[in-house]
Amino acid sequence: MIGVLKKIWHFAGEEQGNIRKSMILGFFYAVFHMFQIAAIYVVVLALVGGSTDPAPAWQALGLLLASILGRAVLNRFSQLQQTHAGYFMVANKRISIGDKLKRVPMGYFNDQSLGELTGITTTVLDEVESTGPMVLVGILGGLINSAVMLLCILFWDWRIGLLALAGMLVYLALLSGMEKQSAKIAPKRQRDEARLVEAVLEQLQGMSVIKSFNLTGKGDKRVRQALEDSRANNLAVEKLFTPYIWGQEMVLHLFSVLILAASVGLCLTGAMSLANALMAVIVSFLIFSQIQSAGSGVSALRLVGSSIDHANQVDDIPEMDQRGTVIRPEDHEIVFDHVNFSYGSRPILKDVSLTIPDRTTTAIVGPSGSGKTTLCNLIARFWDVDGGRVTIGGRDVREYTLESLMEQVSMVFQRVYLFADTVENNIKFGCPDATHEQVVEAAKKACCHDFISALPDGYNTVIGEGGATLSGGEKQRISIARCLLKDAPIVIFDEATANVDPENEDQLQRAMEALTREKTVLMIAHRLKTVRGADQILVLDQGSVVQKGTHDELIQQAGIYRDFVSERTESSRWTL
Ligand SMILES: Nc1ncnc2c1ncn2[C@@H]1O[C@H](COP(=O)(O)OP(=O)(O)OP(=O)(O)O)[C@@H](O)[C@H]1O
Repeated sequence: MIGVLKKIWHFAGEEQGNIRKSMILGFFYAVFHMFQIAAIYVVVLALVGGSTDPAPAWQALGLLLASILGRAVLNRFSQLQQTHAGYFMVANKRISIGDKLKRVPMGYFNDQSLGELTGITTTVLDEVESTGPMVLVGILGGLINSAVMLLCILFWDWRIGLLALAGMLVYLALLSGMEKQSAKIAPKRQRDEARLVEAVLEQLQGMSVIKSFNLTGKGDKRVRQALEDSRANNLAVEKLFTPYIWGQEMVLHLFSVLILAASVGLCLTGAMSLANALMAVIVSFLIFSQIQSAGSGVSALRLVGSSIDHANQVDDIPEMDQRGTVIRPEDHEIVFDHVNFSYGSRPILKDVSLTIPDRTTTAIVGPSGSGKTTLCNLIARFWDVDGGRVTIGGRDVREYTLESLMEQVSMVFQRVYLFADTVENNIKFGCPDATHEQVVEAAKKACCHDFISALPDGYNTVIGEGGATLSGGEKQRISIARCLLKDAPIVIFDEATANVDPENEDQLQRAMEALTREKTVLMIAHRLKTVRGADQILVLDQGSVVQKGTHDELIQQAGIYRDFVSERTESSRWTL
């Protein structure tokens, strides 16, 4: 139990101060709670002494009022500190996860890790936020306050004190048993909750496929199973805890009755004054309130502990080596020098050597799965090579800081991601200090100014999340405008394969020309027009460069390129 408490304390980080404050406030809360006992004591003493003086009644009233007011104020501030601590300790963790993910290779990100990360940043951390500080303050505060109360009672009457101590020890023994049981079940409950989030996320992401195959109602099998597991787990937790909670209640009631019986017995035998006996009877109902507050925290302790363990798993994701220096190369020639690369144990690029000269355009063509995207991603160091090296301007990409490397490279992906923000902010994404005029200029060059101006709020129109309110061609031109504004010397372009209507295609072509002018360009090309215009064409097959040259050179040779050209000519009837 101490280990888990330490874990929560450590997780609280900078918020430890607020938790400490909340505990101190909780201590004074317990002191004000004891004012009630003092008030009763004053009245009992007066009654037993047969006094008719109203002063004790006023004193008791004063003590009761102070107790009520003091507790109300302290409780409010203690809760505020806890809420503040819970919110910020989790917010700090969420920010640190975001920072960590920027240093993780792109290979980590797949549907499974997305579900896992969503689960961690939502439900798992929500649990820590709502219960972490409460559990810590409840348990530690409850134990400290019980110890103080017990000491006071021992000094007041050691016999009643010993009975209270025995009651607390039996209660703590039961609590420890429950805590051990909870340790067994908590990690499984945690995993099942995360699995539920993953299943729901997958369901939402795949909704269009589910609908198109008319599987609504059937496609949610995994969600139903996850819901069922979650239900079964929560029920198991309740079943497991119920006997312990019942046992704990019984123990406290039993010892309250024992204290009551002992004080009556001691009074009858003359070993205790009537006033003290009456007090002991009353105290027997209040004595265990603080230890109960500690106990209620213990049932959630392991769940919070395993939530923290789960969230901390993000720290173990391997990072890319970050010991780079800021490099701004003179030229931007890209060289692959005997590069080998695998996804896990599956080799993808095999001994690839090539040169993309400064300020030239290189087109990569090749069958699906041949490694074109992988090759491009190695330049931006989305992954590290397994063998050989990739250099920009003569320097290994691993020598660059991630920031200085990304300053050199702009990437236009086939699947453009736009944020749920204004069009202007989406264009300014890589260049937040750009003026409105610069944004408009970039948009004009990328042939998107006209359609942006026609949107309801022009450049201030908020794009639906993922760019859902724009067409594919529009989204791609906005991403080109984004890159134009960034003005990086290297442009990597994954040409859209989807059919683009002739007007759109023309505009895209012009936007691309504006983006790639005077740049070192590497383009995954699907259209013959683009390929033909390249200074160099690389043909990739099964992870190796099998042909290299200009269009006129390669068209003369039998091979993949000539097949590619004739396929494209036939299917699209484009003239070369
Ligand atoms: N993140 C990944 N993890 C594991 N394997 C991957 C990953 N990304 C791609 N692959 C595999 O690596 C191989 C090369 O993929 P890559 O995307 O580089 O090919 P490509 O030539 O760009 O294909 P396409 O033209 O279809 O986009 C494929 O077999 C693919 O399944």
